[in-house]
Amino acid sequence: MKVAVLGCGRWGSFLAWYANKLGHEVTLWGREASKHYQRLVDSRTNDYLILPQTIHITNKMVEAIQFAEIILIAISAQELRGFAKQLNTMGITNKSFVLCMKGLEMESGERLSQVLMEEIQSPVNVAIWVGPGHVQEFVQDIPNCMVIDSDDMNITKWIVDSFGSDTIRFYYGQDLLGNEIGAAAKNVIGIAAGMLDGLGYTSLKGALMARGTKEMARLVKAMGGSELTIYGLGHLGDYEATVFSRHSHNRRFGEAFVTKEPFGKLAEGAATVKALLQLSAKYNVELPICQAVDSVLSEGSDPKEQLIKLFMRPVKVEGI
Ligand SMILES: NC(=O)C1=CN([C@@H]2O[C@H](COP(=O)(O)OP(=O)(O)OC[C@H]3O[C@@H](n4cnc5c(N)ncnc54)[C@H](OP(=O)(O)O)[C@@H]3O)[C@@H](O)[C@H]2O)C=CC1
Ligand SMILES: O=C(CO)COP(=O)(O)O
Repeated sequence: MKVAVLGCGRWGSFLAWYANKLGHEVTLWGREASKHYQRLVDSRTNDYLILPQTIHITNKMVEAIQFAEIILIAISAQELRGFAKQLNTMGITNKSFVLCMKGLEMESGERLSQVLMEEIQSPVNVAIWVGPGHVQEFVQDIPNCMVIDSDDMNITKWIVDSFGSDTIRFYYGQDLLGNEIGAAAKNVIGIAAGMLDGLGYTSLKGALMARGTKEMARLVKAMGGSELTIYGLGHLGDYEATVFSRHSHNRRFGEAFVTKEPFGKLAEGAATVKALLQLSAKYNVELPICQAVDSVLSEGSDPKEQLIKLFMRPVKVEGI
């Protein structure tokens, strides 16, 4: 299979490495001015892996797109709309795009598949690739389970057949909405987890898992998805890799935020929390953990006070 990967940061470089390992022909695209791109061109390495010479690296997006049958996208979620507009001029009719990103658009609250479909003017296939997995572990052959979802089971199955291996066991997603919301929202829960770590309250992460999933399940149900999706790989299944992992950028961002240390990596949850609060208002679903995270990040609220506020909420039956 001919595969293009657009975006050459941590995840994009891994996707290219992995697709190449499976025997696909791979072109990896990065922006010419990108430090990630330049480093890969100069040395074929980054902080995580070594790219074999058989992977073609280019800064010409049209070349990558015209070459490929399947196009994996791994850029920052908030950049997708502008990025998608550029694709229209590149001969994308009937190509298959797989969004390998975890976020919601901050301004609109929209899912990334919605954003892409709004901007693209040709018929294309769109799927998502979500679930737990860190580059640092995959490159050591430590396996994990992930999900492919789309509105078309034939496409879902084709992508799974193309990328499944003994390193990544894929499941067929059946709830695109639930998996997109869940995958994006786990990053917000990851930030909350990092805040707990930073405050010395790591033992509260069990409660965060139980109440975080409940909060997101309510939202997904109100939006028309299946609340059970939240308990699948895309959300709960990604907690170990986010809420507990030393590799998680979202968790580390949350921890650094409360300990007032610098952290320069992409933490998608910081923007996604705004989108979730829009959805909370639109669908009239309370999201108290998201509210608390946003209040700390955007309003300068004291994280301990926000936690106390969560504890002072009216007592409820656990299932609700
Ligand atoms: N298990 C999983 O499914 C994982 C998923 N992810 C997801 O992958 C996505 C990317 O994360 P990650 O790789 O860690 O982030 P990085 O910051 O490492 O990489 C992001 C890449 O996106 C590129 N980019 C940003 N904006 C644009 C734009 N407007 N046009 C073109 N390229 C752009 C950056 O370019 P430049 O090099 O110029 O800065 C960079 O190469 C996130 O949504 C994240 O949640 C991440 C890890 C694991
Ligand atoms: O999605 C991921 C693991 O599945 C990566 O999480 P972070 O972006 O928090 O590092």
